[in-house]
Amino acid sequence: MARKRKATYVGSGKENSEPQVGKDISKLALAQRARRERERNLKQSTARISEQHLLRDTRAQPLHEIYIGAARDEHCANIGNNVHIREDTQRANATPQAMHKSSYADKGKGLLTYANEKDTYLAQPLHEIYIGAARDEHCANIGNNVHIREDTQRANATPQAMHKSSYADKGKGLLTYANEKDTYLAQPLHEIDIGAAHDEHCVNIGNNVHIREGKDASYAQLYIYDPASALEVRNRRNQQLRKDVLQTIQETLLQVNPFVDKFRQAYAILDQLDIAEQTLPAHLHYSSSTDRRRYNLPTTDEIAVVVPRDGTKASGMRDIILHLRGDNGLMRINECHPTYLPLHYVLLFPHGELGWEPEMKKWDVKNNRPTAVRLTQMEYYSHRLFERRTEYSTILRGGKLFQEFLVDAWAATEQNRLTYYKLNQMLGETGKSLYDFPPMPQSIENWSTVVGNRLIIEHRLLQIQAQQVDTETNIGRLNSGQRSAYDAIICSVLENKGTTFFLNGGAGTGKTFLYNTIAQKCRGLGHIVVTVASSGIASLLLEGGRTAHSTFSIPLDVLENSICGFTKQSIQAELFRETKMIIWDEVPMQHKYCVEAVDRTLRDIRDNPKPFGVGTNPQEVVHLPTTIGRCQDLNELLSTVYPQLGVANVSTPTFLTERTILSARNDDVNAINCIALTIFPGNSYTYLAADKMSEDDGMDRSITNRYPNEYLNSLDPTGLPPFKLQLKAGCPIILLRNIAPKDGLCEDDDDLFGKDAPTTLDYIGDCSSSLFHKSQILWRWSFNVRAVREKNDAARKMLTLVMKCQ
Ligand SMILES: Nc1ncnc2c1ncn2[C@@H]1O[C@H](COP(=O)(O)OP(=O)(O)OP(=O)(O)O)[C@@H](O)[C@H]1O
Repeated sequence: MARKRKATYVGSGKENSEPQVGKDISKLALAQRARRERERNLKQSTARISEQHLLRDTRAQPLHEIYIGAARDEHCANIGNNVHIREDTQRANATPQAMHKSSYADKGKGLLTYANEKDTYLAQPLHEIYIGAARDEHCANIGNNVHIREDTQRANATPQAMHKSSYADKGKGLLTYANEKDTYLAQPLHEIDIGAAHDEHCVNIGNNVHIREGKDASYAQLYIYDPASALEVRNRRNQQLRKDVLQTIQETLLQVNPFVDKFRQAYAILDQLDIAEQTLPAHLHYSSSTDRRRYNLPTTDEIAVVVPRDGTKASGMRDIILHLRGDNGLMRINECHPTYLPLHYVLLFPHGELGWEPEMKKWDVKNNRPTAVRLTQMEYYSHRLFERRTEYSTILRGGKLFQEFLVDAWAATEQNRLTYYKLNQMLGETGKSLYDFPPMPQSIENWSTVVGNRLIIEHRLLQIQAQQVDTETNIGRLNSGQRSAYDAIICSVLENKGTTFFLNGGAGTGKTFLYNTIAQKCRGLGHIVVTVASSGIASLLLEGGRTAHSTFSIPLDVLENSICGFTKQSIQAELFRETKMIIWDEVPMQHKYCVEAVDRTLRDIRDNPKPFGVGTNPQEVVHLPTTIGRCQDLNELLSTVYPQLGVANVSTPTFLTERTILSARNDDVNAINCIALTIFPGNSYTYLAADKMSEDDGMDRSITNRYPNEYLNSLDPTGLPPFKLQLKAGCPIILLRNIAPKDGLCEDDDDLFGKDAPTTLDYIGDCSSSLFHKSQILWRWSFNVRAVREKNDAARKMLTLVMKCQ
């Protein structure tokens, strides 16, 4: 709360009884005194109109507070002295009604005639609004000046008075001003910044509180001027308007509009700070929890709160922030801000009645208390537009301004509705919806029926982007390997072949570049291309890329028979039915169950039993030979694939390399090789590996002795052949690794490949067409090659054999 010791009362009836404290507030006191003088004069000249039905209207206003911040604490302390609570008995008589009456009675033309013109003051916002920013360190420790009062006096001020004044006194209706461009009334009351980076609810009032040197005052600046000067400026800028009408409007607004007072007061306070070059945030604070029926807006001399912080942080409340200086451009105020309506349509809400905000609740008339049901924006505007005999509606008498109000109300409501759906959509991408947040209002409409499938719409946007990119240039940059892959894939896509490609290549060889080029090309042709990757980082490199788990809703605990987490009727299913191509980067990193789950789901939703549910060109279908049949056992399989394998002159290298038996598991390969070797002609030779622990110099033998050879022989490491290898002369082998490349492929051909030597093998043909599985051929060697070479002749021989075979 304000410190009593320094409180300065400048409100009516008390200003003379309390001492003025502190010379740095003298400007403010003088300004306030001058204003009260004007109010008193106006009161005497204005008819007193007290209409009880308007009392209800004005009392329904919520509390408005102003927070004015300062860059340093000492400034904040001074601001605190200027906070006042008083009974405002003077403002009550100054009403928009008086202004209207004056116009009617004295000018002979109705107010509404002004509405027929373009670019009128009435059709323009009272101020403009833009975005500012502030820092937390500003405004520290200012905040002990919160005041709330019951304002029972304002009720007498009515918009009718303003209307009547305009009609009666001015001979011309107020609305004729609408004819003019660039009128005073076309200027907003002030400029407001919206703190975009911080909080959409924060609205900063811009840097026009201070008048720049060499420039005419505008916006709020006119209200911090001396009224006579302000009137001159307005008249000069809007010479087509009648000065007496301008004066009536100005005087009335000065009396009844709470925002005028706030900006003038803010100006006075900021002026005292004498730190004009700094950005000083202050914000007009609105608390949605305040009971509107109990508290009114603070009146002329009140500044409810001097901000204890800069107000740029979201606090679930809606703020307006003042800046002393700033380079912010003009922007629109958020329509959800409760001050939007009174600041934009000043004459429709001359008392600064707050507009709609999301926390508004319906009123329980019977029990005279708010209900838990939210008041929608549409309901609020419907209520406002409804004609009531007991109320004087400034809105319905607004002429063209009324029309603008209607359009604005519709646009704001529609925009909010779209924002609501957008929020729901964003939640949908994370697998949630507004239904997961019960306090949020729930959607009653089916968004998909309104705008269509949002996933497909996203892809349409990607198509538009792709059409704007020079795809042909990228295609021209493809190297030969990329180009051949590109041609094959694009050909398959365009001809609806439904081929599954597996693109392999080393790191940085341009796979992602190729994917993006292909995606661009297809999207440019109007096709939907779904790009996914196994990892989030890889997905970022793909245009329009997402993770496979997110796109296909693959279960986290994927099992052998898992399916993806969307139904046949879902928007994902609709997207995949429309999809022309799926690019899945880093697919080997994914568990095979993931790929199988996607395959299974796509077959289901596309009603196509082909892999991934892709329709296949009939010519591309591989027809199995009709003679193919099931073998009863392995012997039958071998005799079918390798007839007469045991006949020496039949099992030639050509015969063996022309056929093969494929198997997925090494165990099966070993079993097939064992049986085939027994059938194969010739003597069988067994080679044992010389497994031994490393015995480097200096190594403790007690450690190596812990691993006997029997244990090493029982090991079956991946990528190494078994301990025991059986071969026959003439059987095919494949060379996998040369562990002595400087010795070449074979060091001792005669020794190794001589037909009669028990430790030699014939080298047969092509590695790629081997009867034997590669793991059978790459023999294991000693764990200590040096030791084997030097100390064990037999092992050395076998090791050499392996080396020669590689
Ligand atoms: N044909 C090309 N013309 C121009 N730049 C290319 C071409 N191919 C690849 N690049 C560039 O080379 C770099 C590596 O390519 P890219 O990222 O596509 O390789 P990658 O095979 O996907 O790599 P990784 O296996 O690490 O994912 C990128 O900067 C890419 O733009």
